[in-house]
Amino acid sequence: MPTLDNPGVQTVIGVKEDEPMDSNAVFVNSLQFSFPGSAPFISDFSLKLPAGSRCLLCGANGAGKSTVLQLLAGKYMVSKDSLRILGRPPFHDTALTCDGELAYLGGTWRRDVAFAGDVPLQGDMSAREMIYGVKGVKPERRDRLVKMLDIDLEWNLMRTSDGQRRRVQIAMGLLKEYTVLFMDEITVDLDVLSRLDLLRFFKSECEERGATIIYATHIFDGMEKWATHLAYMEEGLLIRGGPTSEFPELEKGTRLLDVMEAWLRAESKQRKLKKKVEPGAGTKTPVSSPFMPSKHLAFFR
Ligand SMILES: Nc1ncnc2c1ncn2[C@@H]1O[C@H](COP(=O)(O)OP(=O)(O)OP(=O)(O)O)[C@@H](O)[C@H]1O
Repeated sequence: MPTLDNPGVQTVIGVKEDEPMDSNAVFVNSLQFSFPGSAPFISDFSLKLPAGSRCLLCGANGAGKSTVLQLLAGKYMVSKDSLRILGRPPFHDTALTCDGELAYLGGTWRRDVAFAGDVPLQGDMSAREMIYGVKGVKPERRDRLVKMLDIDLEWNLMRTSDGQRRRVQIAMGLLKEYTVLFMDEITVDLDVLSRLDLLRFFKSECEERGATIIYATHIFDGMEKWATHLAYMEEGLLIRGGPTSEFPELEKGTRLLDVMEAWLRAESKQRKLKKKVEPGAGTKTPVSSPFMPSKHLAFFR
């Protein structure tokens, strides 16, 4: 059980040998990944999330959150056995993303061309053209998103602020009723009301439709009650994870920001210690710690 006093201890929940891979919305089993020409980065990464979960993916800059989200979203080829989304391998089963069952909202965002999921957002277009250009969308869902994100359909995307363009990007990514959604920090540009409304919307998607969401973020304000699960990464490894109810400090009412600060400070201290003992230690080597077993499993119930 992870605690503030003993921050390296992880939740280890075994998976039964005969457990079917498709019984969870997200099932990752000992996932390995290296960038071409680089040392192994994601290592022994295991996680399972039941339908309806809202999991916060956390960790320091460079911990591997975006890489993991991209792997889960089928952007890189990995073994079919190590990764199943809705029981299907996301890289090999292209229908999963094409049909919109699996949605990915990444951080890519430029003024000339940006991306909403996999749909390029051209600069010189109105928000109306972009949003109404997506086919197969329920009109009431589209209207709800436009209203919630306070989008002016006449906005020209060349002449909007970063936050306004971001809102259009988010709306585009959410137009189709996904079953599983992976989001890389998408709320940084949003004002407080837009961010809170969006988080409330995501919560209702999970509670009313059984959608499953993994959200990588550094913004923890107000997230204590939002998340059902936490996953904390260090240098490509998932070292803490589980339902939020299994983290006693959150149950006691400690703010998530304070919990994160404690974990990040402990990690930073370990890294500095390791550098002192082994001056040549690279950043991609997992930090060794008496609290951190070599096999990093965090199977979520
Ligand atoms: N295409 C790539 N080729 C080689 N290394 C990469 C590539 N993309 C990312 N990396 C490396 O992988 C590591 C993890 O990056 P990643 O973007 O997944 O981290 P992150 O946890 O999302 O960080 P942040 O919080 O800063 O967004 C970093 O050390 C990064 O330099």
